[in-house]
Amino acid sequence: MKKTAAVFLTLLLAIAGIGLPIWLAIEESERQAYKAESVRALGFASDILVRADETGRQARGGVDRLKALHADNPCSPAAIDLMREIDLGSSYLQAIGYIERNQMLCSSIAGQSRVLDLGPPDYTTSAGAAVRRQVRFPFAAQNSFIVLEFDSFAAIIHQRLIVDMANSEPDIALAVLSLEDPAPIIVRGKVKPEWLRRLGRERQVVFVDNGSVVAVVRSQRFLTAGVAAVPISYLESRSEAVARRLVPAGLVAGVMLVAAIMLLGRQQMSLPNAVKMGLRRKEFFLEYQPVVELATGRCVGVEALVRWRRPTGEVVMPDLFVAIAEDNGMIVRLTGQVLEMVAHDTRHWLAAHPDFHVGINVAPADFYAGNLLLRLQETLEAMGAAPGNLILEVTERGLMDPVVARENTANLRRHGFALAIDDFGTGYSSLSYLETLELDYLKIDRSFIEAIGTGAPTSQVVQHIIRIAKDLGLRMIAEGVESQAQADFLRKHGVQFGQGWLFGRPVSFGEVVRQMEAAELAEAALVRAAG
Ligand SMILES: Nc1nc2c(ncn2[C@@H]2O[C@@H]3COP(=O)(O)O[C@H]4[C@@H](O)[C@H](n5cnc6c(=O)[nH]c(N)nc65)O[C@@H]4COP(=O)(O)O[C@H]3[C@H]2O)c(=O)[nH]1
Repeated sequence: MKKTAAVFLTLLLAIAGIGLPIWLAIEESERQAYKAESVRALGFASDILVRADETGRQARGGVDRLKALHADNPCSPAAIDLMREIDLGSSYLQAIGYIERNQMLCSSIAGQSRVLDLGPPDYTTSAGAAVRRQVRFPFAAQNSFIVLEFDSFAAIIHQRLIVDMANSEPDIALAVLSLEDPAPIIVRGKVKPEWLRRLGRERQVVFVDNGSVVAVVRSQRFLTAGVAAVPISYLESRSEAVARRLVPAGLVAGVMLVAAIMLLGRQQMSLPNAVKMGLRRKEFFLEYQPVVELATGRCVGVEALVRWRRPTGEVVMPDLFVAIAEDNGMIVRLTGQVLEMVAHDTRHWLAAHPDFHVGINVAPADFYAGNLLLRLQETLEAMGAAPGNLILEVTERGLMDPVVARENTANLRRHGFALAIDDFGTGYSSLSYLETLELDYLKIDRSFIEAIGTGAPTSQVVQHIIRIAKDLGLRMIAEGVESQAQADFLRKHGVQFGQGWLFGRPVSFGEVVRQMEAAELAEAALVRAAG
């Protein structure tokens, strides 16, 4: 990637990385604020409804008592006494009275002394209650009352009593609406009757309209609904308060996210540099994986596998850095260090075990570098070993140029080194091409071993590879043998050597030696016991 593109991308990431958490924080604060105001509005609407329902219940109960006892003489002193008793015993009724032809003939307040003209009802409910919404009485002219009339008896209710709540927030609108008549029965502030339509068949509903968070709750008892409308300015100030808490957290999260992305990016971008530093500081080390003879289970050699211990202590596997070393012209230097380490680790053992072999991965670049033979001879000299002790593992990629491949393989073999074709079957080499090369071993790739006995389409391939190796006169080393069944299959089909977790994981050379010595001791003990 070009530098300007990388800078642009980083900038874009930084903006997105910081902007996104802030935007999410603002969204979240708005959501939380809306939720809180919805709950508040629902609370107000439900409270009003509880009061309105209780008022209706008290009115109905009082009227029923009067009707039962004094229907024949509704304005008698005994009836008026009962009216006063009902009045005093109720929490929401201001007075009880008796009405005929829109005139209140007597009441708990005025007794029989005054006849009061009420005018016709505003509407009559389906349950038969005549409702007068705004009645003024001469004895309380400054107040407006609701008069609920059932069968000529009436309950008088103070307008403000039901909506007497949230007095410190007078801009919150409150109302009791009838589902049978558009005008509000009781109202404080601005309430739209059409809000009832939003209720549909629901028990309650919350929405935003006309700059308010509106809650409408249906009565379970009467054909009425409680309504509360909280101005949106409350929501905004609440959302600001939440945002003041969340946005700094979002900002911190964003900065951390961007820092993490940039750190990761820097690590990724500078990985070739880190490999270079690693080579300079000699941070690479080897592990060795045993190669066993399948017929006897004896360890006949090892494959050297390189690892990278970063200054942080993290151990990086070759799949992550070999390709980087190859792409950045450092692989020859890495192979050089591998050869030095092999010489150092195996020197004493090889001197005493001339048949033992060490497999070394040779990259295509090593193969084409021209001085591979010289470097290998120097290694052998340092080890005090024979060329046959080393098996050079070359991938199909390393053999792609037929002229160089033929020349190099022949030359190396002439000097006594053994050659293996690694990961066979994963590249494109043709059988006829391989026939022209001088090789000793064919390493069967782990992917084909894995497939043995699975019934997968690739499970048959291993047998073709074995046939090819036999036709070419090559000895075989199966890679990635993990189960005894795989080992048995391979041995039965004539594969001589195996390598994999069944026989041993990659470990230090010292550990391999310790394992081999332990196996030798166990074998000797068995022989002694048998003899
Ligand atoms: N799942 C499974 N895996 C098993 C089993 N037995 C062995 N393996 C793994 O299979 C890989 C075998 O090495 P490879 O095919 O040469 O594949 C090697 C080789 O191509 C490359 N490599 C390793 N060391 C060097 C080196 O010194 N130079 C170069 N150029 N390449 C190297 O890196 C590749 C990966 O090496 P590792 O990660 O060490 O992975 C190793 C080994 O740990 C098993 O039973 N099951």
